[in-house]
Amino acid sequence: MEILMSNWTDVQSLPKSYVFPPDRRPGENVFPVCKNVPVIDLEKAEGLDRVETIQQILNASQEFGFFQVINHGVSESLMDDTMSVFKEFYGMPAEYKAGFYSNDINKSCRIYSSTLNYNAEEVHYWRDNFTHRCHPIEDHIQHWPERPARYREIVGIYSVEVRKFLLRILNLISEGLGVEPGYFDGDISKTQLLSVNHHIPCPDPSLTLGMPEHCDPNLISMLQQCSVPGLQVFLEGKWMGVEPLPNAFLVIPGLQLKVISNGIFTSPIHRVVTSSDEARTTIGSFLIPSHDILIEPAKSLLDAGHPPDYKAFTYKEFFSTFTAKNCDAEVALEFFKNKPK
Ligand SMILES: O=C(O)CCC(=O)C(=O)O
Ligand SMILES: [Fe+2]
Repeated sequence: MEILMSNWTDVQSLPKSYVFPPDRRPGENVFPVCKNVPVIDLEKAEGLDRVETIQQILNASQEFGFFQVINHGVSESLMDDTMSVFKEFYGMPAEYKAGFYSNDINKSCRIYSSTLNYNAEEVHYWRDNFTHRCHPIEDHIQHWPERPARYREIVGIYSVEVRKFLLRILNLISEGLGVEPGYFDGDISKTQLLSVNHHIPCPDPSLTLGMPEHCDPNLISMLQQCSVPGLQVFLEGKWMGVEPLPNAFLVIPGLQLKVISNGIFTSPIHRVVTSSDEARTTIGSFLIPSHDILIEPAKSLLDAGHPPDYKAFTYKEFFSTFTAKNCDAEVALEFFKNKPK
């Protein structure tokens, strides 16, 4: 069978290799929608409401682990153009996409299906993923697709704008935490990865998943969702749907922020369920520390009453533990946790 589902046509029933065992299926459940996802109005951070906005971000990150952002500075037309370019890319002929197919994480621009472990996994996840590095653009753009014709131009502008947005959020976080200004600039947020999920309509969403449950291993992630829901977070012991808010960005703090904030931030567990009605495409952007950078709880957050919850580690050490642990970021982080005395 053709591996990339974006090349499939006329899918009538769920192939067996996508059917999860009963204990891992989402089932026929109608999942509650998370109604009170915090919405941050970023424009307010530039005016008299700055302190309050920062507090909202911190509260959201502590209580929920994530938040939506409106008035984030990236224009609706750029968001729409970028979404169209990715939908067009997924609709390109199979032979063209085959040129990007790879399960090698060292390949800077690649498309694959399910997870990087496609060949060994027992059950596949219902998704294709296209991913590439974005920063600095001149180091990576030559690896990006040349078709659709507008790809490099539009995705180039989008990547720069998204980076600015995420650095703005990180600056507000550093102000809120009381760590030194500029803490998140430079090598700690240098690597920028774009990750575009695509799920075709699924004949039976009760039997399969679009993405495994996971925490993001990054410093920080953001998601531009399309209008088709699918993202769920695990809150207070149950899965809840996160409905797309038009023109908003969803921000998900990654596990590295949990470490740096010494556990003030939580990194939410989330997964993706599929939809039978329409295809779903989401654009994720991640900021990730450079490999040799040291990650540790920020010194200014520590004192006798607040000892470090984690040992210092390089991102490279974290990442190799992460891949060795089957890309389970939470399990990987356990290795760097200080045990209570
Ligand atoms: O596509 C989505 O809704 C979620 C994506 C995600 O969680 C991820 O890429 O880490
Ligand atoms: Fe994620």
